[in-house]
Formats: sequence, structure tokens, C-alpha cells
Amino acid sequence: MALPHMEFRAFVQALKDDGDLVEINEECDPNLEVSAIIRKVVESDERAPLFNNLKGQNENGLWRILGAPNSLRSDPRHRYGRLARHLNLPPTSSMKEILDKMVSAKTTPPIPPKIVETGPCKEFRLTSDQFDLNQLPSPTLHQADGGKYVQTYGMFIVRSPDGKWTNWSIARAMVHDKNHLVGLVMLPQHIAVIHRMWKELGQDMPYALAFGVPPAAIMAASMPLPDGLTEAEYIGSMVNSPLELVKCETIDLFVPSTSEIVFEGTCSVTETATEGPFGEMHGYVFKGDSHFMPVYTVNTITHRKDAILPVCACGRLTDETHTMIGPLAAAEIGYILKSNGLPIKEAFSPFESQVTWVALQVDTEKLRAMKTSAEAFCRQVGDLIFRGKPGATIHRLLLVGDDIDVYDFKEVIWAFSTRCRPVMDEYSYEDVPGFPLIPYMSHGNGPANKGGKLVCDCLLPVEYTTGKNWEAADFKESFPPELKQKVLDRWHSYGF
Ligand SMILES: CC1=C(C(=O)O)[C@@H]2CC(C)(C)c3c(C)c(C)cc4c3N2[C@@]12C(=O)NC(=O)N=C2N4C[C@H](O)[C@H](O)[C@H](O)COP(=O)(O)O
Ligand SMILES: [K+]
Repeated sequence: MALPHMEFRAFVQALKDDGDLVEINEECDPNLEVSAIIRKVVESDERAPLFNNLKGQNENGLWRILGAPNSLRSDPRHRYGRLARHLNLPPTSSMKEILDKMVSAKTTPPIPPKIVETGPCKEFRLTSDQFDLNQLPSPTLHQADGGKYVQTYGMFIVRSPDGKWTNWSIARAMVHDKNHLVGLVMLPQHIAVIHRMWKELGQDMPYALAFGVPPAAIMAASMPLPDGLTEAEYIGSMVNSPLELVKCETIDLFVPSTSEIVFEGTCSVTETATEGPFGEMHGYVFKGDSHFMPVYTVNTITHRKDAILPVCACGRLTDETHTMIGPLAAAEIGYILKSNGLPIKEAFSPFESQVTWVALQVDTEKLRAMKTSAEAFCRQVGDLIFRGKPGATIHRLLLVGDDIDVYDFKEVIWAFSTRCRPVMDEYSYEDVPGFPLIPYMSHGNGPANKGGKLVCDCLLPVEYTTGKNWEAADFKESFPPELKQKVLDRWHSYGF
């Protein structure tokens, strides 16, 4: 049996063994019923639902659905257990341990994938006359969505025309007709960068869309790794073993051999169709909010027996768009700042900011040694992040001191509310790319794709010069250690 981080089906078994899976064997309707259940699950950090019996399933069990594949567990000791299982880490792992694992391969040599002859993803093969994406159980996730979003947790595989760069990423796509999808292809994302390269050549872009890939792979697919980096090698290095890939049937691309389902085809560089609206990562569906996006032709489907389609019914907290997009961008942002010599210790994107903020913990002793000003430091951080791709989805960077745990929002919002003077301690960026999906951008008062970003200095002036000159008025900081120990020892005998 493969390891859970290297094979999706082993991952589902691991959730079951963890008591973190609910198998639903009564027939469910992929039209809204499935996603209503998933929504209720992710809004209460319930166990992941595995739908074994779906209306529209074909004779080979194509497909079942696993909802909430990477959302939260309600037990605080295992809160990030599902993410940990994606990476072969203990289910009690902290978010810091998970994100440290995701950046660990930055400093280890890449391990190229191993090409194998065949694999479980080849058990069944359907040509375009043998399937209809509207008949298969493609789920409708929100009643106001513009279509059936069959692609919310699969991995797009696209390669630059010169063959040097193979990008793996998550981007949504909905059913357009029986053999076509239409999907969001938006700069600065790498799928859009590579799509542009094919467009310049005047050739449609070959793609594979693999569902139920090794969990370690889908984590990297959701991370803004550097341009030109081939995720397969990065993941190999991260898990310290080569990923096994198998050649597609009809195009010259390779997919993880244990993928549950593989769509193969070409993405048009000329033909577009209306895409959206969609209940997106910030929690809104704007009626009629559709745009023209590229059409994907699905030439072939290969799949495992009783294949499982992973589904993210995204929107309000807390689903995969919050546990992955923000935190993985924060990991990359933290790495960039550190590798540029800035005194940053930790970086995290608080769920409560709908992952539009990143909080950066500053090593204030190193900061004081820089003998810099607040303005200069904040501008240095903002210029590095807001003018680069990893910061694309982030609109506020909060700089906080050593005493603030950036993984704990209570800490972050305390520092932001009490140490960052509105306007005076905030440094604005109006001349940088903006993230149009945030409602105040595309449905707000200003330009949808430009500006609206801030660096918020939540460090008090003394932290730049002589250091923290206060004690928190709390149990932790306002009492001598021996008294605290006495109170803790006697807590029950007091009567608490
Ligand atoms: C913004 C996105 C979504 C949305 O909110 O609708 C949509 C929702 C779903 C599919 C659930 C979703 C999930 C579940 C996860 C985990 C990530 C995303 C998405 N979808 C979007 C999308 O449709 N378009 C997009 O440009 N980026 C998306 N990301 C984020 C990217 O994966 C991330 O930025 C990567 O870094 C990209 O890889 P590189 O280019 O850097 O190599
Ligand atoms: K990626």
C-alpha cells in the first residue's frame, strides 16, 4: 500500500483510519445536494464526506466524490490533520510545521520524476464519443454558479512550448458542454503565462487535468513557486522520492500514475466562452458575474475503477481555498523576505482575513541592528512582495513583533488594533497589481486589477530603536514566575 501523501486512495484510507471520513452510501444528487453537505461540513470542521453513490455514475463507478479534502478537523489537537496527511506529517502537526515542510525543498536538490509504463489511472479509457460531462456526476456547487464546477481540486498540467517548464497548478473549470470545459485562466498565474506562450505561437495548449493526484503534489500545485520551476521535481525533493508519472494517451504530457481520473486535451488559444459566476474563495457569488475564458476540449478520459473526484465547495470559512491559498502564499512570501536578508521569522495568512492578509513576525533585535526607519523597512517589504507574483492574492502585510504569534489571530488582531495607527503607520501601494477576485476590487469603487494594498506597521517605534518597553497586562507577562506556578498548582484547590 502506497503512503497517503503519495497516492490519493491511500490518503482517503488514512482519513478513514483517522476517523476523519463519513462514507455516504445512499444516493446523493451532484446538483447542489452534495455541495450543501460539503458546505455544512467545512463550516463546522466536520469529517470529510465520501459520496459513494451519486446520480449519474457510470457502470465503472465513474465517479464518486470526496468533499472537503483539505479542510479543518474540529479537534484542536488535530486541527490541521488533513493537511498533515497530505505531507506524511503527524496529524498533530502545527501549521508552522506544515508550511516549513512546504518550503523545505527550496534548499535540497530537485528529484526528477520517474516515468513508468502504466498505472491505476489507465484502468479505463473513454474517448470523446463515450462520455458526456453533463451526464457524469459533475457537481453544481452554489445555486448562483454559472455552471457545474467539475474542476475544483484537480491539478492542471501544462508545459511551455520549448518543453523546459512543466507547471502544476489548481485553477477552476466548469462544464461547457459534453466534451468541453471553460476555466479561469488569469495572470499572473503560471497557467496563464504558459497559455500566452502557446497563443503567441498560434497553437492550442495541450493540457492534462489530473484529479486525485498524490496529496503532496496538490499542495505544491496550490503554492506560488518560482517561475520556471517544475513542481514534479520540487515535490520529489520534498518527499525525498521520485514521483511516478505515466504518459498521456493523446498528448505529450505526463500525469501521476495513481491519479483517480485524468482529462486530456487542448486548451484553445482563440476560442472563449462565458465562465462563472462562481462561489469563490472570498465567500461571494455575484449574480451574472461571468467573463470570457478559454475553452478546454476534453478528448479522452482515463480513470481508476470507482474513481474518486475530490471537490472543494469553496466560499466562506473554512475550506481548501483558505487552508491552502493564503498559507502557501505566506510560506513563499516568508521565504522570499528571508532570502533577501530581511529579519522575518514567521509568515501566515489569517483565515479570519479571508486569506487576504499576511502577518509577518519580525525579529526586532535584528531590526534594531539595521538602524532603519519604519517607512524604509515597510517600503522594503512592500516593494519585494507587492511587485512580485507570490503576493498577488494578498492585500495587507502586517508587520508584528517577536511577542506576537502570527498563527494565532487573537494575537495578530491585538497588535494590529493597538500598535498600528491608522493611516500614519500604513504604507499604501496603488501602483501594483491588485487581486480582482476580492469584492472591494472587482465590485468596488476603484480599478479592479490595480492597487488597494497596504503594508501595516504594527511595530511600535521603540521596537525599531531600544526594544519593547511594556509588559502585556495578562497572566503570562504581568506576574512573577513563581506566583504563576503557585496559582497553576493550586488552581483546583481554589475551587476552579
Ligand atoms: C482564485 C481561485 C479560485 C476561486 O476563488 O474561485 C479557484 C477555486 C478552487 C478551484 C477551489 C481553488 C483551490 C481549491 C485552490 C487550493 C487554489 C486555487 C483555486 N482556484 C483559483 C482559480 O480558479 N484561479 C487561480 O488563478 N487560482 C486559484 N487557486 C490558487 C492557485 O492554485 C495558486 O495561486 C497557485 O499558486 C497557482 O499555481 P502557480 O501559477 O503559482 O504555479
Ligand atoms: K504551483
